[in-house]
Parts: sequence; structure tokens; C-alpha cells
Amino acid sequence: MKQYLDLCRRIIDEGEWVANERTGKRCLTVINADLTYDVGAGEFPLVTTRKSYWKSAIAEIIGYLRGYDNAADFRALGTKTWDANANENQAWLNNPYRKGEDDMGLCYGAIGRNFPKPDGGSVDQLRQIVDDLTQGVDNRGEIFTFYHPGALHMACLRPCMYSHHFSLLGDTLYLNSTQRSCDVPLGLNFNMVQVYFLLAIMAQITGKKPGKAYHKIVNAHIYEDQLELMRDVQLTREPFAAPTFKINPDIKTLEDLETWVTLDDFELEGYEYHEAIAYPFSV
Ligand SMILES: Nc1nc(=O)c2c([nH]1)NC[C@@H]1CN(c3ccc(C(=O)N[C@@H](CCC(=O)O)C(=O)O)cc3)CN21
Ligand SMILES: O=c1ccn([C@H]2C[C@H](O)[C@@H](COP(=O)(O)O)O2)c(=O)[nH]1
Repeated sequence: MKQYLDLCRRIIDEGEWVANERTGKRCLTVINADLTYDVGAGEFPLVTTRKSYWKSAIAEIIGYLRGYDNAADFRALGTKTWDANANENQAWLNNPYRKGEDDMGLCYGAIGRNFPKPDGGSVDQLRQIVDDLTQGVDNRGEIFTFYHPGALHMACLRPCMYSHHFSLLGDTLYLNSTQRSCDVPLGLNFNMVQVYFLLAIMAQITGKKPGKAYHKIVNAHIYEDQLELMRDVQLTREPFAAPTFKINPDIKTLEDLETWVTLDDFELEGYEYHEAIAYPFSV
């Protein structure tokens, strides 16, 4: 939580205003932030200075792991966070690749689990990584990437957290996640939970101990219409102690995650938080 508040403060103190063409808004921006989550020690990085919809964040990442490409599938899992990007952005609505209501196109897991090969066919990166790690193999390239420069025009949005690189040291699993663009008041609230979750669940289904997750953010920003709420409300609050995150121990394989897992398989103990803040969302 401290890392999060420090980054928010740094953007306010040192950020530069950048005009963003896609959203038509200005963003107070800094370049480069490195956050670390000690998953082995159970340090769940949840924001407590406002109510966080953490289950929505878990639903998003499970949807990515399953390769979903449709906002309706995300809703069925328990999050509405892709509705606006799938259905309200004019550039995407005009895009000939959009397959209709709720289609998100070739983004996140839809491309990551079915990554096209130049010589034909495709690669399921996640299946390969899970198989390697389960056998104790780290080939120094256990990378799950969603970034395909030749397919960006076929998606409603370019992936923000676009690469997750897993490493083994003995029986301990590590994760380095990279994010190109970060909406700190809204997106990061979710992304911290997702990076923690990804290491915790991958360790569980490959039979490894979780170590640390390193989260690198390149462009970290606060939109102009979010600034007042962040500076004058959220940053004036005292954080509470971090809650404990529990995963159903019956989840043992990638197939479990792909088939029967729901948000009821995840729990928080001791989540104390301040009142909700409704930050504006930019489509
Ligand atoms: N501008 C922008 N920021 C983002 O963080 C973002 C995007 N766009 N587009 C793609 C995804 C969708 N994500 C989202 C979308 C909406 C919320 C949101 O509205 N959060 C509210 C309520 C969440 C709920 O009720 O489930 C929040 O207060 O956290 C968060 C992340 C993260 N990503
Ligand atoms: O997981 C996510 C997904 C998206 N975001 C934010 C970062 C930006 O504010 C927008 C995406 O806009 P681009 O113009 O494509 O950079 O969504 C996030 O923080 N986390």
C-alpha cells in the first residue's frame, strides 16, 4: 500500500502534463515505477484508502488466462470492466475487425493463448509455461506475452500489462510483469492484485513456492479529471493493515482454472477500507 501511495504522491509532485490523443484528456505523467510484492510472505497489495473491488480484478485476470475475447464472458465471470472498451469507443465501433456487441478483438489472452506463428499455426504460451514449471524447468524464456505489434489494429485496446516472465530458483517461483501504460487511480488498483494473484496461482498449479513478484510500469499517469479526488481525498487518508488473501487449495491445474473456478474460490480476511471513491473512467 505504501508503494502505491508513494507513486501517487510522486506523480502529483513530479509529474508532467501530457495530452493524450486517444482519450482527448491530459494526464499527469511520470516514467518508470518499480513495485515489488512479496507473495511468499503473503503481502497482498490491496488499496485500503478506498474500497477496492478486488474480485473484479481477479475476474479480469482469470478471463485473460482463459483467453476470453468478449466482454459478456467477463461479465459472466464477475466484472463489467471491459464493457466500455468493447462497446463505447468510437474508433473500435468503426473498426471492421469488430465482430459485434461485446467483442474485444485479439487482445490479452485471446492472442496470448493462441499466438500466431510466422510459419503457420499458433502457440499456447501459457500451456507451455505451466508444463515447463511443473517439471521444474525454467528455460530462461518462460514468457507469457500479449503484445503482437502486427495485431494491435485488431483489438479494442492494446494490452497494458503485456508481459509476464516466470523464473525458478530451486522450488521458488518468481514473476516479472511489465506494464506499458497505467491509469494509477483505477487500473493500478486492479493490476497490483493481478500481478500478486498471477504468481500465487501459478505457484499453486505448478507445485512451487511463491517468491516475489516484480511489477514494472513504464508510463504511470493520473487523468486530469481524477486528480482532485486523488490529491484532496484519497491521499489524505491513513492506510489500514493489509488483508490476507486465500485461494481454494482444490485448484490444482490449469484445467481447473479454465473450467470450474469462480470468484467464490477466493477470499479476503481482515479487509478494512475507507469509503469508496468513484473515479472517472476514460474510454
Ligand atoms: N482508462 C482506462 N483505465 C483502466 O484502468 C483500464 C482501461 N481504461 N481499459 C481496459 C481496462 C479495464 N479496466 C478497468 C475498468 C474499469 C474499472 C472501474 O470502473 N473500476 C471501479 C469500479 C469497479 C467495479 O465496480 O467492479 C473502481 O472503483 O475500481 C477498473 C479497471 C482496467 N483497464
Ligand atoms: O490493466 C490495465 C488496462 C488498462 N489500463 C489503462 C492505462 C491507460 O490509461 C488506458 C489504456 O490507454 P492506452 O492509450 O492504450 O495507453 O488503460 C491500466 O491502467 N491497466
